Amino acid sequence: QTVEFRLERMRPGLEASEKSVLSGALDGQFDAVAQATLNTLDRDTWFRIIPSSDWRSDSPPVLVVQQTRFQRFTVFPSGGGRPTTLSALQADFPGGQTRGVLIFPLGDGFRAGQPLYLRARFEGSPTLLVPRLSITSYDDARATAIMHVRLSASCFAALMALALCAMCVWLIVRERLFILYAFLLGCQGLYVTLITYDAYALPGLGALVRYGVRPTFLFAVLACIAAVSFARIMTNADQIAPRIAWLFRAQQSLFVLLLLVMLATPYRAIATLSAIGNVLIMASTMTIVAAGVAGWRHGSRASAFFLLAWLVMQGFTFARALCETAGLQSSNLIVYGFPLSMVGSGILLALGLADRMREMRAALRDAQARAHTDALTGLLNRRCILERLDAARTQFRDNGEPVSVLFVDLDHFKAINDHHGHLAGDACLREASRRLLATLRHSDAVGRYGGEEFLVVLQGADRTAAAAIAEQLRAALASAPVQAEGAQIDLTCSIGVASTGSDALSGEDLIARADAALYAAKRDGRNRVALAPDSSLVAPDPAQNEGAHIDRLSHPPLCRTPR
Ligand SMILES: Nc1nc2c(ncn2[C@@H]2O[C@H](COP(=O)(O)OP(=O)(O)OP(=O)(O)O)[C@@H](O)[C@H]2O)c(=O)[nH]1
Repeated sequence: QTVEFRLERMRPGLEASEKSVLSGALDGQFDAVAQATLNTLDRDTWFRIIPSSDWRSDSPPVLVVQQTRFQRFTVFPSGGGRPTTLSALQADFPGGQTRGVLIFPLGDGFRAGQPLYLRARFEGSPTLLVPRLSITSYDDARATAIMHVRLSASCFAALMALALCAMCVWLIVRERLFILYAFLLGCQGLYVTLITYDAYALPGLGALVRYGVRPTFLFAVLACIAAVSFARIMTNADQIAPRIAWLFRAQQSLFVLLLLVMLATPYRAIATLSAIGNVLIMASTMTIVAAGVAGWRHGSRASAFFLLAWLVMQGFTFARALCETAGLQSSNLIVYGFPLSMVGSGILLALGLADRMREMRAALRDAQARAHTDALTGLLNRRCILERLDAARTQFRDNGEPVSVLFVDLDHFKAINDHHGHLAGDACLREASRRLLATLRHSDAVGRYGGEEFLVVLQGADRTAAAAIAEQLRAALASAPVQAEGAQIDLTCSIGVASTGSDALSGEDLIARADAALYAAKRDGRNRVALAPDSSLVAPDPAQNEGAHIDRLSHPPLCRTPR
């Protein structure tokens, strides 16, 4: 059973003794007031509560007070029953109850119109948040209290679990965002249980009661500092929106300043600082939303997740801060929606974090690919093709699989550059690479060795097979003119071939032999393939191989002179 009642409040500024109020002598000094419009309370406020119907339930009636903040309440039941005093922050709070829902027994019952009195006193600074009162049965009040504890405990547990997971990930990957996330959710978890007062029932946290409201503000401001840093990194504000990043830095400094002032300020001034903190939270919310939108418009999906998460949570934070600043009473939805929204946004943030990791991994893959390839042609770069040659040489050593190296050099490339320009030269290099790749098998490796020189590593190809492939490559390059910069450019190349014989040549020896063969091909008129002698028959000194030992494979017509 819940009973409607008329709420009256004693006019401010009256000094009244307990005896005179309870005797009813000052009843004329009370004015009716609506709960929803109750604003800032005085340091010592008397209320007169007049039930509009008799109490009929078997369960005894109680007065329930929620959202109490720093007030100490004393309830004087009608008919002179024993008064009860409770404060959510009292050190000796009775066991088996939650500080979030204060329950005051009202004796065995009451009749309609029989008043009871409630006195609210502040121990610290006055508050803007006013208590919510209701008269109900003890059973219903217990049910409300259990719901309160369940909600706040599950929000705390969920936030702490997310924070713990992020911390574990951070221990492995050492990515700053994870530790910021863990810190943010840890602070939010503690803040949520502090505002619902259930933190004091947790092992080790009971002692915080001694510091009054300070720990609540401390964790709120720490969470704000973490949130602003997290937002800056997550939305990549430093790169995409330097002005927003600057605003984040300024807000971060202001939060740190607020924290320091708060720790050093006397208790009474904390309400003012809390109001300043609320204004700062609203400003940072707007900045965070602006950064999220900017990141999102830059195509970052992580920023979109982040924006969504923040809108959910900050929507409630904003509403709560607005209610407090305007002295409005927060509804049940705002009170309990707030911790729940923190959990929801924690999950969305985790998704955003995962997406951010995906973006970073893609960027890493891209960087790795760029580290392995030549930027102009997309072929393997020099370091990489030499590594492939090493790997092929190991295969040769281990299983005797032959390895051949083709040294490909474009003919008269300087003349192409001089006649058609550097851009046309680049286009020829790209087209030559494309033709090489198109002619080779997937298992063959081709890389850009230097300016207009390419190295092909053929694993499993002996001297004869390599010579045939080299001839195919030569023919492919010369097959059709290259269209570049509005000109048709005839392209030819010379190729030197060196293969492993029965003895194990080093990679450098193979390249040196292929280079020597290439030199011979150039000297013999270009646009041709020349083979280095069988390594088992000749000393691996290229100078000695010059001339007589080089096998001329074919003598196609001399290259067409580039236009
Ligand atoms: N366009 C362009 N030219 C390049 C690049 N790298 C090197 N070169 C040019 O390639 C030319 C190579 O010239 P040379 O070494 O004299 O060789 P060549 O003119 O091809 O003569 P032969 O090899 O004897 O047939 C030089 O003019 C370099 O400037 C590049 O990335 N792009």
